[in-house]
Amino acid sequence: MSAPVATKNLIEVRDLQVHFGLNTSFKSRLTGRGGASVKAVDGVSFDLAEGEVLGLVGESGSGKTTLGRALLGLVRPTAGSVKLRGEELVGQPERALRPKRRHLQMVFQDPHASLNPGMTLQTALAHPLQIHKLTSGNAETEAKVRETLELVGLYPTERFATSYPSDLSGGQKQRAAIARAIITGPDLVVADEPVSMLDMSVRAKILDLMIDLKHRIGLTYVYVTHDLASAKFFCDRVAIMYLGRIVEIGTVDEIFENPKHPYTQALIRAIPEPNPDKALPRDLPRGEIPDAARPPLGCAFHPRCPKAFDICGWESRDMRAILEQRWVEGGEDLYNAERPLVGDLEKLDEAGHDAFVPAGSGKDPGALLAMLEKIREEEPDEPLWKGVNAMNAEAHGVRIAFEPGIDPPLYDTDSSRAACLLYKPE
Ligand SMILES: Nc1ncnc2c1ncn2[C@@H]1O[C@H](COP(=O)(O)OP(=O)(O)OP(=O)(O)O)[C@@H](O)[C@H]1O
Repeated sequence: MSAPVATKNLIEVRDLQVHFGLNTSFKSRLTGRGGASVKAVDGVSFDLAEGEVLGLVGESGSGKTTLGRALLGLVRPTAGSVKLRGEELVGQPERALRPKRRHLQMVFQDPHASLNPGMTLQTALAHPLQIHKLTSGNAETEAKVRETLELVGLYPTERFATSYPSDLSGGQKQRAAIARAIITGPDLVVADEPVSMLDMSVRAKILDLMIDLKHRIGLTYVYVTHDLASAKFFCDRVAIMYLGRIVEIGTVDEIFENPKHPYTQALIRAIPEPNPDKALPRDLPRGEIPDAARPPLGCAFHPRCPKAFDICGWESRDMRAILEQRWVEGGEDLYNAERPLVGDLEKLDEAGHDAFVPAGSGKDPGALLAMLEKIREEEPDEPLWKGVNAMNAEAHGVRIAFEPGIDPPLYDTDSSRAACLLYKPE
């Protein structure tokens, strides 16, 4: 789908941050390790034109839902700006946000949980009209409910108006949830995985309905999903998220035809997986997403990146990951030969551009250095070695000095914008 001709921005987001404080123990506060937070959204900026559909795509925990909720004022941002038609929403008291809520609606993943089982659709849909005082009198409310049921394809409307959620199929429930979201005449709808709990057979129908509604009643969508294939079908533009940041943003054509960020490339390679929830990058050097409370230095993706190079942010923790991976893959003999030369691996967990690899008890740091040099020779393609400036034996271990890393902003490429140092201008 090609991008619509942009008219004007409905939403402007600048450097938005949502940090959640972690419950830290008294002891951890005493030892100076308290006050940790998860940077669920960590400096996100984008514009959304009227009538546009923007996909937020990324693995679990990348911050998609928190960003979507922050746009609607359902989560209080820590810092930054969200403007709706030029009007600042961040920092407004609830009293000022309330009248704006009818313009900002959300559709959730689980239609069953989002509908009250004890209410008929007539009652459930009338509720927001009454709260926002959008109709005068029962007859007008009832007519508006019927009109909306018709819009979402729930007809005969007389029958559906008196139905309870338990009378409906999954697809019909999601239609009812969409009806409730659109009945107040919103401008922006954040749809959070709206089809992922539905049968395959009805997913496309619900997305078709949402596209149809966009044209008929002028909606703008933010579509939150794990599933790049559905984003390709539904969106005009896509923002790929990783650990609270947008790492690439572009039109659907740019993202799918010419992905720039190594993370986007890995996500796209994973698309043929029939179960979209499992369609996550499998072919990366290291699989796991890092802890969002302790993001990697430099580019947050560098520990998993097959294309990482010297300035990507190598640090002490990466050395531990590489040693452990080598021993897991290399088998027992390799482990038995190499592991005793190294002391407590937890000492490598502190973030920092210098790594100090302690020698094993009674072991010679020179032997440890020789082992690390041997690993470097055997694994020349391991990107970490590109970032090693020096390795020297000291009294109790080996000190490794890494090239200082750079935390990349979104750079212009010849198509999309990508937060990757491969595109850093000279
Ligand atoms: N209320 C909260 N308190 C503390 N941490 C939170 C809270 N909500 C989200 N997080 C954390 O923020 C990060 C982003 O979560 P979020 O749900 O926004 O990601 P997501 O990409 O939508 O993931 P999923 O696809 O699994 O829903 C995660 O590390 C999550 O654990």
